[in-house]
Amino acid sequence: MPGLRGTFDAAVTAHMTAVGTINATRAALDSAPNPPPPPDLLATEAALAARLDAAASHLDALPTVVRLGTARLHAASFGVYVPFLSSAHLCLSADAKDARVAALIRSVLLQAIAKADPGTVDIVTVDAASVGASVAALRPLVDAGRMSAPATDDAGFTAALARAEAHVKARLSGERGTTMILAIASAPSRANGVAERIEALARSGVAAGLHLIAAGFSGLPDSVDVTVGEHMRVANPPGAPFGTDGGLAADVHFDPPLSTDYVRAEAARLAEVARAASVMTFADIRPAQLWTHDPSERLTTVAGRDASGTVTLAFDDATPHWLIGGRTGGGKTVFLLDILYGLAARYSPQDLALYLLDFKEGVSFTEFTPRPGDPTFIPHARAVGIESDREYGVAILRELDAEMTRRSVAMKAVGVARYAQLRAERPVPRIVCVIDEFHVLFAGNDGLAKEAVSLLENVARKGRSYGIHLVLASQTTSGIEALYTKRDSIFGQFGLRIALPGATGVLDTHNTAANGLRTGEAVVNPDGGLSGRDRVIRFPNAHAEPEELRRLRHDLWQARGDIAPPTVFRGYAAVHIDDDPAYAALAATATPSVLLGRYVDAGLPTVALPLDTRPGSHLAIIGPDVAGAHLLHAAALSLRAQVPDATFVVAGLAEADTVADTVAALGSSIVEHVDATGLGAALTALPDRTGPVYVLGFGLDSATLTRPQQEALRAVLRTGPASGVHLLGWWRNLRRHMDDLGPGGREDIATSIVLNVPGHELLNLYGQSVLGWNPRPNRALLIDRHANTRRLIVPFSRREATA
Ligand SMILES: Nc1ncnc2c1ncn2[C@@H]1O[C@H](COP(=O)(O)OP(=O)(O)OP(=O)(O)O)[C@@H](O)[C@H]1O
Repeated sequence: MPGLRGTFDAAVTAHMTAVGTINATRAALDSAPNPPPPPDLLATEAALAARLDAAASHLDALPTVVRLGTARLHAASFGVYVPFLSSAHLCLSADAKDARVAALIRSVLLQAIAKADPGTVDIVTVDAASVGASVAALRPLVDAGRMSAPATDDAGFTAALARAEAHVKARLSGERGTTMILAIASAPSRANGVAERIEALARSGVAAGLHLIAAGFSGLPDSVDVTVGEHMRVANPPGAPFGTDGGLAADVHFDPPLSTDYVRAEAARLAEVARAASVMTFADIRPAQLWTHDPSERLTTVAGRDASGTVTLAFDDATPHWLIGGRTGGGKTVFLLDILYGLAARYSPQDLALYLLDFKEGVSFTEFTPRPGDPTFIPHARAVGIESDREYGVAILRELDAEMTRRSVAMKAVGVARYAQLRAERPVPRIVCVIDEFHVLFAGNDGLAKEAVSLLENVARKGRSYGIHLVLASQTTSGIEALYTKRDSIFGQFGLRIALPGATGVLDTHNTAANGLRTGEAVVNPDGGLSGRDRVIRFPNAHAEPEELRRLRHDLWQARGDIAPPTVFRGYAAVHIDDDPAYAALAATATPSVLLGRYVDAGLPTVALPLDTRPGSHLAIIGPDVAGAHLLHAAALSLRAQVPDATFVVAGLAEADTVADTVAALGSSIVEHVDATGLGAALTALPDRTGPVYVLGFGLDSATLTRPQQEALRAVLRTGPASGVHLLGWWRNLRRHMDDLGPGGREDIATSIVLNVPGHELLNLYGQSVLGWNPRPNRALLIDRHANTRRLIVPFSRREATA
């Protein structure tokens, strides 16, 4: 900027000429035999002082100088400015125990920040003598991430020096970044080579964007040296000599101290200016062109901005997995949206696949799925879990684990060892799996938590080689019982730490960088959370720009080609058979299956239970939940679609509405409708019938059966399937169910669905493996004796009942 430079040079020349003349005048005055000085010399002095003040008004506007105080002459005075940012350090012979020095340091810091471009200066402070009080009024700058909390002891001092040294090293190695001021208001001690370290910092600092304010020091390289006595004496600063005799010949008086209120208000204003300078909008996240990035070596996206510019984060060998923390309302959802949209805009769905799991109540990831009235979705999303069950989370982890195995086999087949090499052979996407509120997945100490931990450990350890990355986000990473012994081995793999307001356990315990963060700010640390590599960023508020977000989602969707929407698991939502593609695809067949719901598993497969001639080919539904009636309704609909000539015997002993609906739906299929007492007779007649016959028992615990009729029921269970007769029964009462099965009848029903009966009550019937079953709304446990499995399902519910 030649204009600014010219002004500066002119001002400095004017200043120096004037000072030189004053020094000469001074010498003449001193050598004059009889003070007071002659009036013409006083007039000269006054005229020069006026010129100096005129020059000072220019200097005041320059970013590279700061005001020290006022030089007083015999009858006039002028402001004294010394070089600072970009060309010199400032040494003060007394430290901040002298209140005038403390005030001067505050003033110099405010001036430096106010004059520099917003957000381009960071301050590190040390103040042992008053435990930080000297700079306490500058606190708003700490909250804005522009100033460190003052170091007040040896350890803090050493850390501050290390930070300054890291800054110098980074800048000397060519990194761009902010200017740093290391303000030592009062040093705790100078033992252990501290003095040498400070001297070394002074020597290289100016060239590396580091400037010292060293109170209690003198004679450091490249410094304006101020000797503090009754007033100040300023020695020659580098490059701007005050005359030829080693300094400004006039005493410099301290300016009156700025009031604490003023300092605080000015610091708050400057903090706000710095914040505003580092704001980025959601629109800035979008690259000029969609899907042009190459994922071979890494995935990158912009996350936000700090004072030195845009901050880019990566999934790569150094930071394969990310750990994010922040209290509820701290901006986690928004941050994740920024990142995921940023990635989805940079990489095509062939290069990036997203698995998104959320364990809390909320809508975090609905953005990525089609919604009522809006068919758009993010084509990278393969599976989205909203209010997921732990079982679903584990299923997704299993899926990732299996994918690692597939990739490992593929890599062996083509003789390569790295993901980037495999990509050269075949198009495999990198995978990013985000698990929000992941602590829920590991809650408790049951088999599921153990499996989750071991899968997580495996993916965390090996994922980087296969292009599979995890993002774990949580309000808390502590107190997860199942992780106690694995914490380090798992989280050690999470190199990138992101701390949002209120984060605990994400940064190292001694790292206080996240204290005082505000909404919309985050500390990003690529060093596992260790102090020293923190950047405080501001990230865009995706929610504040719904139109921009909608446009990006729409553009991504438009470009999707033939990619199908993701499978979406909405933990809270009822599922209906008439929305199910498997139901729509049913056709007449000799080997029918009843459709009962969706497995809580990757891909959310439809539960299809074959009814064939094998022994045990019946269904028992157990528990008082009305879901039992809805399941029988779904079974009836699916059978009617496959077996047009079937006979249905409907025992409507409970849930009259659902029974009526079922009978109506069966329509022209031959239906016998029986009541509590009629069921016995119907059962007795069944052995003479040939199938296909389906007995739908709504509330079988209410059936009035004589002993022979109960025997007839057992006979149907034992031999029915061979002749095409199947019982699908809902018992609200477990004891009655066991009674109806009779001794030795347990194996006669191969498939059971347990509703709201806890696992420990089922021990006698199904053994230890059901112990972990905890009933919950809208879920059931499917026990299949043929396949020897126990699986969580979301049972179909009848639409009318939930409307
Ligand atoms: N970058 C930002 N700038 C300004 N405001 C923001 C920013 N990010 C988030 N917010 C605001 O903070 C609030 C909480 O954000 P968000 O929903 O992301 O929090 P969260 O941590 O996911 O909370 P919860 O866990 O309760 O869902 C929102 O109202 C949002 O507008």
